[in-house]
Formats: sequence, C-alpha cells, structure tokens
Amino acid sequence: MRGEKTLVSRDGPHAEEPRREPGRLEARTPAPLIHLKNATAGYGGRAALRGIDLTIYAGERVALMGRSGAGKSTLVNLIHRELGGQVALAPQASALVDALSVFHNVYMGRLDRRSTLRNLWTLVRPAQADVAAVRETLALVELEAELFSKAGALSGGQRQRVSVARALYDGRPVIVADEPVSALDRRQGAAILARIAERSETTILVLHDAPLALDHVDRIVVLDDGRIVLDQPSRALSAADLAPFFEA
Ligand SMILES: Nc1ncnc2c1ncn2[C@@H]1O[C@H](COP(=O)(O)OP(=O)(O)OP(=O)(O)O)[C@@H](O)[C@H]1O
Repeated sequence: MRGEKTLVSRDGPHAEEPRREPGRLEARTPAPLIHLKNATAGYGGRAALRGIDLTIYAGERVALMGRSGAGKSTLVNLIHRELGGQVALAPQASALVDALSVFHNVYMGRLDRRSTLRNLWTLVRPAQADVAAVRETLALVELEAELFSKAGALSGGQRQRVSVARALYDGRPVIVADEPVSALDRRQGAAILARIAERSETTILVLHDAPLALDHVDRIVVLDDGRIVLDQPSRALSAADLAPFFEA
C-alpha cells in the first residue's frame, strides 16, 4: 500500500451549467452525467491529476488511455466518487478477495442491496437462485467452470473476467472498468468489451490496446502526466495518431 489517498475535485459536477435566457424556446441539452471542471486529485499532497476538464453524457462509450502512471486509475476513482450509486465499478483485478470463491467475489456486486443476514448466510450456504444468477453472469465472460474456484488460484486474465462479471452482476447503468482486458488476447478482449457494452448504458474503460479501443468506444481520452492531452471521437483517430502517447 502506498501513501494515503486524498482525492479532491475542484468545482465538482455541474459547475458550469449552460446559461438559458428566460422565455426562449430551445432544444433541451441532455444533462451531463459527469462534468469535471479544473478538477485535481492527488495522494498525500502530491498531485496526480491537474486541470481536468471532462464532460461525459449518458450513452457514451469512453476509453481512458495513457502511459503507466499517467493518472488513469486516479481519474477512474474520481469519476466513481462523483457518480456514486449509478456506477458498477470493475476495479483492477488485484482488488479481488483471493481467499473467497469466484461466486462470492461476483456476489459482492450486489452486497449493498441485500440484508446483512442474507450476506452472512451466503458466505456459508449460498441460495440456489443466487448461484444460478452468478453462474449465468459468469457464462457471459466464459468463466462458469470456475464458479467455486478460489479467486487467488486464477490467472491474470481470469481475474480480470471475474472483476468484469462482478460489475455486470451489479447491474447499474454506468460501468467503469479499470483495465478490464489487458491480460486477455484481442479476441477475448473484444468479446468482454462487447458484453460490457450490451449490459450498460454508459461505459468508461481504462484500455491499453489502441486497435481494441478504436473498435469498441466512441471517444478516446488520453492522459499524460496527470493532464488530458487528447479528447476526440474514435472515428477521427487511427492507431498511428495514438502511438506518440505511448512511445518512450
Ligand atoms: N495510493 C497511492 N499513493 C501514492 N501515490 C499514488 C497512489 N496511487 C497512484 N499514485 C501515483 O499517482 C500517479 C497516477 O497513478 P495512477 O495509478 O492513477 O496511474 P495509471 O495511469 O492508472 O497507471 P497504470 O497504468 O500503471 O495503472 C502516479 O504517479 C502514481 O505513482
């Protein structure tokens, strides 16, 4: 564990709503899902994100990209905090509870919507209906054979799929996933991204693979050293456009 996290967002969401003239008829602009204006975040007094201006609307599919240490996970945490209960988070696969089964790790996606008694009972003797629902979700990521394996015994790619399954099982309208497919080959990665897109209204994904991102999201946001250095629709970009941001 590194230093203590102090996430700070200046001006918060909806800081600059468009000004409307009274009495004037105009097309209704949808409210942004997230609106960060000059947001900052850091750890123990050290800035990890600076001057972040980012507006995301419901229905968008956004990839956050950039070199290691650029601030992607920090931005994911900030977005998660701003959106609260609307978000199903698929954290990096390292966030799984190794000592628990795949079933229990996925079940955790709905922990906060069940009674404490039911959650405790599920630790010992899961209800058949819950087992069936989790198995069905695991089938979406081709992992139903591992239902009762310990999470700690899985490969990196399997762990990523469990993390995604937990977010799918959670079932909230926004899925935010931090590196959901980096340990998978491109075919498997594409299949998982397709499942995420089918099961969510809005997706915000940390991705490393440019061709995969260009195929699966509408918009690419690149971070470098804590700042947004590119924010464009994928259709306007090629892998060559993104390459300079990943070269040493
Ligand atoms: N818990 C923490 N305590 C202290 N510093 C941190 C912590 N987490 C991240 N940082 C620092 O903040 C900066 C941004 O880190 P972050 O994890 O957001 O980057 P990233 O783009 O997600 O990297 P990666 O692709 O390697 O996961 C880095 O300089 C990192 O060292």
